[in-house]
Amino acid sequence: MSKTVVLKCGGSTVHQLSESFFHSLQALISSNWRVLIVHGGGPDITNMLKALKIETEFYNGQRKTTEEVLEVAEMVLAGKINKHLTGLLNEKGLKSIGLSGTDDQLLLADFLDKENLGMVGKVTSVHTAAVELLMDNGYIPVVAPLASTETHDTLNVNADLAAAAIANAVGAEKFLFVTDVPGILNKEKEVIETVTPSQIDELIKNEIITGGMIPKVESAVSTLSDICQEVMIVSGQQAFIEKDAFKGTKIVSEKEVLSS
Ligand SMILES: Nc1ncnc2c1ncn2[C@@H]1O[C@H](COP(=O)(O)OP(=O)(O)O)[C@@H](O)[C@H]1O
Ligand SMILES: CC(=O)N[C@@H](CCC(=O)OP(=O)(O)O)C(=O)O
Repeated sequence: MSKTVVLKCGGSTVHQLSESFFHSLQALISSNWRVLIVHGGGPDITNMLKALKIETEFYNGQRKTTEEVLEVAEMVLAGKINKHLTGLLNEKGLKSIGLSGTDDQLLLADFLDKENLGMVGKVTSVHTAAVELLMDNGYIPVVAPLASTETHDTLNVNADLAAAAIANAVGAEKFLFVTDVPGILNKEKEVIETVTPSQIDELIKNEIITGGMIPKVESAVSTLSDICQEVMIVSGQQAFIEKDAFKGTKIVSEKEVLSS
């Protein structure tokens, strides 16, 4: 049976994906991996809100989402970014179908913190039937991070957290965060090759991992399991596979390091 890789493509990099990034994706498909992409789009949402003169702010790393903000977020995520990505993939000969997390209730969620965040979701379950069907038929599902509540409200979901929920639900053997840096950087700004959850805690404590990297590493750690033994942070601006090896920072469990 083929293995599954989930890629989370950050809003910081969706407009700068390089040719070599797509070659790496092609290499995965040629090696019989099933591929699923979840994308972000934070910077594009912020720009559109600014253009429309709608105020936007973050609370604990998540966007405060009023009805008005949600309308723009949905338009940008499920419209602009989702179609940009499927367009690029189709242009490279990679068959893809775009979906919102609300389609077929792929992502079901509850309000995360209605009082402080408004229409922001915490994923409670993932219905994988549609994406399984697509992957089994050779398509790359490309998912926008929106979710439905049981009562059919739409909620905005942080894309790192949406990707982690999907990676867990499809039993992905590999999970890659594609972003605008080549991996987690240390104090000297060099890429750290391998890191464990306890080392990540230290890096956060010492403020070496900050900002948008925090939800990524936290989602990465939450996904590590016996099935998904390796989560990586890689760059969208370069190849993430070179000579059959993945390039970036590997996040592995303490157990994995002890046994290697
Ligand atoms: N230790 C670190 N190593 C690399 N990047 C870091 C680190 N700490 C914080 N960052 C920041 O995290 C950013 C990536 O997160 P973010 O901008 O949210 O990306 P995305 O849109 O891909 O989710 C990097 O551009 C960098 O500024
Ligand atoms: C609730 C929340 O914060 N949602 C995010 C969804 C997009 C996202 O996460 O995009 P990146 O991956 O580019 O950051 C937002 O509105 O920006």
